[in-house]
Amino acid sequence: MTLSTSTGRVDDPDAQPARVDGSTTPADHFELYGLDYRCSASGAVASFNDPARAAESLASGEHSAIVGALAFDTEAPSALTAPAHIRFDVPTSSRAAAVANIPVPNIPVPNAVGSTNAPGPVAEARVVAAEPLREEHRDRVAAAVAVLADSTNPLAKVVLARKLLLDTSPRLTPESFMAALAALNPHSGIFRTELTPAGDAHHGRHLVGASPEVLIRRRGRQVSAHPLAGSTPRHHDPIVDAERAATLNSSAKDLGEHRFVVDALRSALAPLCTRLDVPDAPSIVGTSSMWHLGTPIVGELADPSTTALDLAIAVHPTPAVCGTPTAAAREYILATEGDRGFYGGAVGWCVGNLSTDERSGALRGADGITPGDGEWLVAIRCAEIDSRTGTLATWAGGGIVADSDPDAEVAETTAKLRTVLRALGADEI
Ligand SMILES: C=C(O[C@H]1C=CC=C(C(=O)O)[C@@H]1O)C(=O)O
Repeated sequence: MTLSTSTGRVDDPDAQPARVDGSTTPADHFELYGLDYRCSASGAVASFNDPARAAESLASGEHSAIVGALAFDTEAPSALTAPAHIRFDVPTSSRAAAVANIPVPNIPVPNAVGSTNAPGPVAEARVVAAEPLREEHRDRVAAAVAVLADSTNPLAKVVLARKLLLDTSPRLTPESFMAALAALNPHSGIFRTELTPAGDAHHGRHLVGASPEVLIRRRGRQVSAHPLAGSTPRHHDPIVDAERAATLNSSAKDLGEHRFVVDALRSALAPLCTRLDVPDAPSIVGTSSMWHLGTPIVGELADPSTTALDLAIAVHPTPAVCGTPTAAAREYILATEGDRGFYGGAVGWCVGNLSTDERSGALRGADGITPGDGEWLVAIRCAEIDSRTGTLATWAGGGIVADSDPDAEVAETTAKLRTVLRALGADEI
């Protein structure tokens, strides 16, 4: 069941070209739990730190699948591999049940705020540093608001983030951290991927997270995206919780902040699609910690040779993680925060040419996959973990516009950080 021969750099001396089956494989270095399937990949017949080069290797048939992560900064190295083995499975029953129960604002959410069936902490975790401290983040937001309110400055939106560093004991593994995130976040895409392909500085590091945001998904000719922007923290009291969602849904500030992301996706996808359906207004999307404004976008691909990876490269980074205009926002972020690593990047998979046999068995319980299909999540609500030391870095950010309130923005990042901190049983300092 060989899918391609490889001419790329061989990281795993025992690696064979990609297989889509259930046979015994080396340990998985990539896993993504979508809402209706699970993708796992192991072994690496080649690795790429340049996404364009990885996309070319799919287009040429050199490799039959690419998995991994794109960095936030498109100039920074990515961490992509052509795996030796890739598998697709149907979801576990608990995730399938959760999907059938997507919360609405006036229904108390099972397994969410105030969850009773959360697993215990996977390791003892302790926040050891905050970069910047909360007060400094507030000052950064206030400074950005002044820039955004200046009509002579082209910057209209910028996403500012803050980072926490944690120690764990006993040493946390990416697998156990991922399992804890999966148990607590039934409505998010859960992922882990090794970052070593990005270069020596990333050796032994993994990106693990529970993202509610689909950057891009391709199934056959159908392209979809589910951008999120505009947020408010959930509340354990269902009445207050519902009020917060309703307030968010009518907040001019948040609707404006959201529109930047939808407009950017429309501009990037319209030239690649024969049809693009973009609802006029967003709807409310719930995670275990947050309410967001989200817009489900669906289109039909003009050229079937455009892969999910091509699409991810075309749309990343959106104003959900960067800003508007993109180049000015990126520059502002790099000058303010420095390197963000893979936070704000994208994590996903993409397949190239699969034989008919391989395709029909690949996505059991779903519609089957076709050449070029894949899914990329926005890398938020995530942490980079050093598997050799068990130390972690996690980030949370928020979109800043001219009428943002700095205190509310700090509170928003505090709430967003809970996705990772709850899975670790840790508190912010
Ligand atoms: C940048 C993050 O969230 C994005 C996704 C949803 C809502 C967002 C917001 O309201 O600002 C952000 O655009 C993050 O979680 O770190």
